[in-house]
Amino acid sequence: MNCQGRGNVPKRVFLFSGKRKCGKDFITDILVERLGDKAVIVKISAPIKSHWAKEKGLNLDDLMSANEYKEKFRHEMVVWSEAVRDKDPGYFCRKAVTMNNAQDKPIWIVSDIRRRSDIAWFRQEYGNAIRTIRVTTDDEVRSKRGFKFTPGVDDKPTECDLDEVTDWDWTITNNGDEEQLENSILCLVKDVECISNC
Ligand SMILES: Nc1ncnc2c1ncn2[C@@H]1O[C@H](COP(=O)(O)OP(=O)(O)OP(=O)(O)O)[C@@H](O)[C@H]1O
Repeated sequence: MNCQGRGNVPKRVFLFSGKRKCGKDFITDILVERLGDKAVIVKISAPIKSHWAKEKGLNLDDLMSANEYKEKFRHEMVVWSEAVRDKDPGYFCRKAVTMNNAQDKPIWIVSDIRRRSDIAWFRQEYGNAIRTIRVTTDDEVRSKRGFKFTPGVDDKPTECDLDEVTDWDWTITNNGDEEQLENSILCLVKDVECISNC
């Protein structure tokens, strides 16, 4: 199978978004495993956290993982990254693509889209390859997964900018129903099979 685009342009770019603890990492980890070698996860937070880890002498793996450690620094990181984004909306998107060596793979899974400007940047760069996915999870379930409303984080644009967007290509409900999630993941796998076979 050859589904690499010309000049290392990706064939498909899945843009995942959703509120904190909705399960973006959980779902994108499953998807990348299903898709195998041809897919790569791109995290916009990676260049932000890498910069922050160096700056503060922190452990990058801990900062990237889904544990409480990252919550301690979230607010400060948000403030700094927003200032950078204001000057250059595509800055972290570009860095994230190169940092993850995404150019080598035809299918990209961006696991942490937070801003309309992130979506606009990917659309501008990769046009028809873009598909947007919103993960929705009930507040009660998110709380059980560790979500606690944090003023200054959860009421700011990094967490709310996409709340008003409705024209997602797919919406995935992730309240813990395994069969429902499996069906959603299958849709995305089939989409990739379809473009790969074209
Ligand atoms: N369908 C599911 N079944 C079981 N556990 C789940 C499911 N979805 C998510 N989780 C668990 O809930 C927690 C939060 O999920 P995850 O880290 O993927 O959320 P997130 O949206 O990436 O969060 P954040 O925005 O804070 O990075 C994790 O411990 C994850 O394993």
